[in-house]
Amino acid sequence: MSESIRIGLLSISDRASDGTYADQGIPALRDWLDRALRSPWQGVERLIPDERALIERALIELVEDEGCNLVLTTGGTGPALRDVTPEATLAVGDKEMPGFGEEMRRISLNFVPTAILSRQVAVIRGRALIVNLPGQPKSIRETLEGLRAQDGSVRHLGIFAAIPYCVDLIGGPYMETDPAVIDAFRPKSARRPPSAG
Ligand SMILES: Nc1ncnc2c1ncn2[C@@H]1O[C@H](COP(=O)(O)OP(=O)(O)OP(=O)(O)O)[C@@H](O)[C@H]1O
Ligand SMILES: Nc1nc2c(c(=O)[nH]1)N[C@H]1C(S)=C(S)[C@@H](COP(=O)(O)O)O[C@H]1N2
Repeated sequence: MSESIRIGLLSISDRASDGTYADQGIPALRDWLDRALRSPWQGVERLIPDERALIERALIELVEDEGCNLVLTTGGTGPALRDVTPEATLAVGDKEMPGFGEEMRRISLNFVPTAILSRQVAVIRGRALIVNLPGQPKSIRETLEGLRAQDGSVRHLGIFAAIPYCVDLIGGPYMETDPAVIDAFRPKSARRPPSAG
């Protein structure tokens, strides 16, 4: 049985956090991870407005106090004046991982021409990977899982395929995915036999 991973689910939205609309970010993250992960995980949730200091504090707490090895944020990546999630994420990171943002924008162009407006970034902080996703709730599945053809075959692989191996490399728990949802890739030397059940 794999060790459980703690995953931070951070929704950043002025209007969801003040109750103007119900937050759909955290439920969308949770639903997708429930479908995608075969190994045990625990979500640690936070809903906050688009305030840089609050975003930095939440990210630091999720990693340092809550022991998350992975944090997924949603919202605040666009060009609007209040969109500051990438700045806050870069400020708390030890290393930038530019491949995630580059690939998410490429994936998202399959869905919307405005994908280039998302400034999303990913960073490593200690033993945690922090990844920004856009705020549209549907973009969570689109970027994590990618795009399928009508027959269900994968046309553009989602970025989650690279996340379990990245978490291995920073010393986090070994994560297993359901290949029917997302086929996580690891080099042969890093693979373990699938755990039963
Ligand atoms: N947490 C959320 N829950 C539900 N819908 C959301 C959420 N965040 C964004 N959306 C939807 O996606 C759209 C684009 O997201 P974006 O992050 O640009 O929102 P925004 O215009 O900055 O507003 P806010 O920060 O108040 O959500 C929003 O207008 C809203 O319809
Ligand atoms: N996959 C996907 N990516 C997407 C979108 C989307 O609907 N699906 N919306 C885009 C739009 S319209 C914007 S403005 C940017 C930034 O969104 P954010 O400010 O909500 O993070 O994400 C972009 N990326």
